[in-house]
Amino acid sequence: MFKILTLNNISVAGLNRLPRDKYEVASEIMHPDAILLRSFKMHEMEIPKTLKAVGRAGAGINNIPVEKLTSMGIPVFNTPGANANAVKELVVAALLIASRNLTQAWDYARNLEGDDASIAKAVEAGKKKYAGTELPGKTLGVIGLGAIGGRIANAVIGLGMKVIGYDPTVTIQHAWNLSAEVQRALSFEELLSEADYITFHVPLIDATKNMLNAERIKHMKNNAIVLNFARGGIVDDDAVIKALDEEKLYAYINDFPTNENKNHPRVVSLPHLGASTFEAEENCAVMVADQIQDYLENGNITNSVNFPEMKMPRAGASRITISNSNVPNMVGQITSVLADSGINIVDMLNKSRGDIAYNLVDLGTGADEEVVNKIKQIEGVLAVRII
Ligand SMILES: NC(=O)c1ccc[n+]([C@@H]2O[C@H](COP(=O)([O-])OP(=O)(O)OC[C@H]3O[C@@H](n4cnc5c(N)ncnc54)[C@H](O)[C@@H]3O)[C@@H](O)[C@H]2O)c1
Ligand SMILES: O=C(O)[C@H](O)COP(=O)(O)O
Repeated sequence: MFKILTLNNISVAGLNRLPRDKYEVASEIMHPDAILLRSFKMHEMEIPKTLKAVGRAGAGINNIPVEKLTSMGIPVFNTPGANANAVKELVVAALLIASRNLTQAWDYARNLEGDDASIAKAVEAGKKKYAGTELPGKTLGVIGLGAIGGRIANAVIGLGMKVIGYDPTVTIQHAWNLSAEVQRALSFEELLSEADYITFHVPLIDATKNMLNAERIKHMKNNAIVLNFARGGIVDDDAVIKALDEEKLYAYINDFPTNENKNHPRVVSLPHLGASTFEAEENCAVMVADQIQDYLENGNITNSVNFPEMKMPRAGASRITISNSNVPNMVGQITSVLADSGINIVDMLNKSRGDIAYNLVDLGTGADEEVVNKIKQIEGVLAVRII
């Protein structure tokens, strides 16, 4: 029986992928084999000794101690693209909210007093304050052209906008999916100087912390609009609020409220709603549950953020999986232990990613704990399983 600890609410559609005769799934469980989570902050958590895998139902992994888990031989999975449409739709909404002054206008309307005739009069007198601008012909700068940024770029071209994108590490697959109309910025500053709106779709990592700061705001057009649906911390909120107060920037729409930003008259802060649609929650949960199941039962790895992609059809009587440091002579030492134990290798796959290497080894016979313990004793071996 595999034990799965959930640290956030995970869509039932995903949890139902894990058959209950083989999986015990609960939000409080001792000795879990795997953890499923969304934005729960795992950094302060003690990692259970039994843990074999972590599955993030979503994209961002800044809440997970990936480096520590890697050093323990534990793969971390996420669900690339599974919530991208949900974020895209919210960003399109945010472009319109900002351009048409919708929150301010709504606030004006809901505070009107008097009978309906005087409200109608006040409506016509007041509406000029909320006149906005239209999207066609304006330029959206998209920072990060991955699953979300790429979809946004393509969608707003359909709305008549021009798009300039900045992503020095874009994958070939994501580049293929981009409309040919997306202009490539050679630097972040070039994008800032051309865009009427900018939107961030990068992970929160050292290189993206305070990526938009006071110095860079100077490169922006007057009255530009900033959208941040990636992570708090990517935009320096102090600098943006100062620029709003000085009427350098026009509006700031984000998914990460703070005491400083949430009540500002030119800011709309939403409660981290980007991925909160029924469809996205279900997509993420199904994807992550399938990946965790295939890893626990077969050792296969799909969509890991720290381990190599690995899939091998089952052959032989049993399979062992081994995570080890990516240093010379590991495969030689592992196969020697198997040979010394009289165990025949039927099939084997070894791949590495950065400092980690991972092996799937199908054996002609069953392997016992003694063999596993001998492999564990090899210097550099991080985790071994028989499945
Ligand atoms: N608001 C929400 O609810 C919500 C939902 C999903 C994702 N997110 C956030 O959005 C981020 C992006 O998600 P995604 O699914 O598009 O991920 P993704 O991995 O598909 O795309 C990220 C892109 O950012 C690029 N990038 C990385 N560093 C960069 C830099 N310094 N400058 C420019 N580009 C850079 C990468 O090359 C990649 O193409 C996630 O990491 C997460 O933090 C937020
Ligand atoms: O990175 C993500 O996928 C989003 O920020 C969604 O987070 P959530 O699953 O906590 O809504």
